[in-house]
This record gives sequence, structure tokens and C-alpha cells, in this order.
Amino acid sequence: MASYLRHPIRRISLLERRCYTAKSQPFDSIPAPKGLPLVGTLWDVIRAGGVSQIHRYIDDRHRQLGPIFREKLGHVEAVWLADPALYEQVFQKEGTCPRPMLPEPWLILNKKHAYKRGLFFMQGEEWLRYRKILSPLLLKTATLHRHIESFYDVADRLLDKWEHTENGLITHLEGDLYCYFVQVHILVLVNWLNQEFYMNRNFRIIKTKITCWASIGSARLTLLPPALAAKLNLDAWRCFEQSALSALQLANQLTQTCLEKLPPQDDNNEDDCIVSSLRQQKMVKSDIQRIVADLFLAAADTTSHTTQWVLYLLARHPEVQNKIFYEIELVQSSKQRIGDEWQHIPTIKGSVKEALRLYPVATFLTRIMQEQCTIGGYNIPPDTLMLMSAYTSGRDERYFWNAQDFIPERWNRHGPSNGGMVMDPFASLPFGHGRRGCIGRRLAESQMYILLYKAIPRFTFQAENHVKMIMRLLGTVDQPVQLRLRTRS
Ligand code: HEM
Repeated sequence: MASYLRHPIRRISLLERRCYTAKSQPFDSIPAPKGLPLVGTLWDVIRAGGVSQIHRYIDDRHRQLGPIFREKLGHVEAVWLADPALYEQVFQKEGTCPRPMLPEPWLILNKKHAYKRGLFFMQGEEWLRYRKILSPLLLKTATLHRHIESFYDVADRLLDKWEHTENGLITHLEGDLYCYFVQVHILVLVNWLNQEFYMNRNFRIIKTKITCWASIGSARLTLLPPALAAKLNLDAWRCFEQSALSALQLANQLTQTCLEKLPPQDDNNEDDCIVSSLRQQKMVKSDIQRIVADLFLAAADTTSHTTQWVLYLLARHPEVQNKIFYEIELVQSSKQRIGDEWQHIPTIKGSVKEALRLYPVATFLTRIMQEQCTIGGYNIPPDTLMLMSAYTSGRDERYFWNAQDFIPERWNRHGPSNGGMVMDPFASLPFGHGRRGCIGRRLAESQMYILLYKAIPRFTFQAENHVKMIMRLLGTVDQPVQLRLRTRS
């Protein structure tokens, strides 16, 4: 907050917004920091705390250089944006098959090991074809509602486990949530979950280690040209390669096991789960496998880290927990219960939105412009990488009243006290936007709402420590969150 007040990001006037499209200055005139010969601004990054603090580093740059600047970080040159009007321009010009930035270490790895990957790694016509098949399946509410009872069941098991922790202290929140979200995604994707999986504690332990290695490995790689690191087989590359291969192997094994457990193809059973729907589309098994394996990887990390932030914020705000508790009581006492009450708790929805605004797991949205265009009044050549700084715009006072504070009510459109608390919702885009926006958004939101809907009536949460955000591929906590829970009487 203090840093914001000292150096507010320059405001973009209405006139300037209009001018963005009217005139175009050369690319080289985009503000840029002064760097040293050869190493550029590398020392600045290291001084600021390295790649794990990159969100803060970029935040400071925006205060210094404004809502648009260009900078080469490591081997990647990009134009950085922190303004909803500029985001809008990027999405307007992203084309029919938008190109996000694919992490280079993963591209090298895919090529080296001849891995064909899922939707996120696809481009052009191939991406468009699979996206058209997957979008309606993942957005279909029937797919979700079919599993509600099972979701409740998985949530109850996690909460039962928490109820029996010693002194009510949850010490492995990240691992517990990861396991929970893998289980609910298995239900949706392959409609199979049994005792064997609940018992597979190894999965959680292995995965926790893998996430950690993969993050450390690729974080170290981002300052090194990955192609060079791979060619020289440097320690950082080997670390990344080992952990990434283990993660892929695990996701593939899981998908393979799930495919084997699936009942034989039944033409009348198309809505049962995503995999059987894909089989209905006559998709070959190897394609189903790579797509579903990548969905597991994309789904479990993002939802578990976000839920960790939500629980942490709620634990710091007992008054919000109580508000949710009373909203749930109210909905449950209503005579018009229809079984989807979990969808109608405004403070749960607001809490998830606030956690994603303050701690967006996808801290930067990326697009590679395919044609020459004008953004922010500057000429942008084809193949320029645009990085949208979600962390910075989500905490900007111009778009959110008391932007540094956790205020779930600000998102309640029908509430009495939200007037003027969200000036521009486009400044917080935690699921991205446009044609390549997150395909799992509805699924992720529902699963997070259901867990909170089950948890808050049972417990109150209290945070035993303070955590900060660091980048480990995703925006996550710098140390394990220690939650103490008490059973509500
Ligand atoms: C809190 C949870 C989640 C967050 C914050 C999140 C965020 C994002 C973001 C920011 C993108 C890039 C969007 C863009 O560039 O415009 C994305 C893409 C994607 N997400 Fe999610 N996601 C979440 C959960 C999920 C889940 C549950 C799934 C799968 C079931 C999923 C699957 C994907 C896939 C496949 C893509 C690539 C889409 C494409 O390229 O067409 N995500 N997500």
C-alpha cells in the first residue's frame, strides 16, 4: 500500500484511451528501464529477490515507468501491461487462434521426449478443433450436477480427517487440498473413485515433492536460456527435467488407470464423464490420454493453491467466516431448497474472487501478437510477447476501493454496501479472457464453493502464521500455512 501511495501508476486519461487506436508511436519509444551491457536488468531482478519475487519487481517497474513498458528479463523480451483498457486492446486483437506464451523449458522437454501434450500446448487449427470439443463438455452444468453427491462425499472425508488432527492444527494444507482436488477432478473427468485411491497416500507425498522440484527447476531456468541449459545438461535443467517427467508420468499413469476402470463404451451414456464424452466424439485413446492428463495437471495445482489462499484469508477474517455461516443457515432454512444451495452464498463467491484478485495464481496473462497492431498508442510488431500484470492491476486503487484489503462484499452486486468498490472488474482477470480463457473455470469455481459450503458450518479457522506470495510457477505461499480449526458448537 505504502509503495502505491509513494509512486502511483500514472493514470490513463480518457483522451489517451481514445488515442491508443488513433495514433501510433514507434515500438522503441515504449518506456524501458536502463540496463547494463550484456546482462541488461538481471542485477535488478536478483537484487529484488529473484524470480520468486517477480510480481513485486514488475509492480515496482509499473510505478516507475507507467502502465506500459518493455523489458528483457533473462532471455525473454516482453511488453508489460497493467491497465484494463490495454488488456481489452490485446484481447480484441488476439485473433481466431490466440497464442499464449508456452514455457520454453516445457517445449524443449516435450520435443526431447517426443511428448504430445494437451490443450494448453496446442496451437492453430489443432487447438481450435479440440477446444471446440472440450468447451461445451467442461461448461455443461449437467456434467457437474451429476456428481454433486460424490463431491459432498469427498469434501466430508477431508473435513472428517481435519476434525481428527491433533490440537486442530492443519500442517499439510497444501498437500491435503491437492489430494482433494485430484479426487474431485477424477470424478468429473473419468467418473471413477474408489477406496484404493483414498488410501493412496503416496500420491500426495510424491506430488508435493514434484510440484516443489518442478517449480524450483523452472524458476532457476527462467533466468538462464533453457536451450543452453539443456544443451550443457546443467544442474538446473536436470532438476527440471527429472521433476517434470515425474509429474507427467504420474498424470499419465492416473489417466491410464482411470481409462482402464471405465466401463465399456456405451452410446447412451455420453454425459457420464468427460472421458466417455470424448469417446463418443470418436477421439482416439492416445489423444484422450494426453488431453485428460494435462487437464489433471492444469486443474489440481490452480484450484488447490487458490483454495489455500481463500482459507488463509478467511482465517484472518473471522467476521467473514461468520457472515458465510449465517448466509448458509439462511439458504438451508429456505423452503425453496433445490439442491444447489452452495451456488447461492454471496460471501463464498466474493471470498474466492477476492483471493484471486489479491493472489492470482496466474500472475501474468500472456499473448503473442500474431499481426502488427497498435496497443497503448505504440506500434507492436508481429510476434511481440505481451504480458498482462494481473497482480498489479488487481491491487490498483483506481479499479478497486481499498485495493489491498480483503472485502468479499465488493463483488456482491445486489448487496447494500458495494457501491463503488469495484470500478473496473476487467482489472482482475484470474481466469484470463477471450478465446483462450480458462476452460475449467466453472468446474474450479464450483468445486471451491462446495468445499467452503461444507467446511464453514463445521469449523472456524484461525491462521497461526503470516504468509506472503512468492512465484513458484504459480503465485503461492512462501511457507506452509498453519491453520488451527475449532469445531463449531
Ligand atoms: C482456480 C483455478 C484456476 C485458475 C485460476 C485458472 C487460470 C487459468 C488461466 C489464467 C488460464 C490462461 C487463460 C488465458 O490465457 O486467457 C488458464 C488456461 C487453462 N486452464 Fe485454467 N485455471 C484454473 C482451473 C482450471 C481447471 C479446474 C482446469 C481443468 C479442468 C483448467 C484447465 C485449463 C486449460 C486446459 C487451459 C488452457 C486453455 C486453452 O489454451 O485453450 N484450469 N487457466
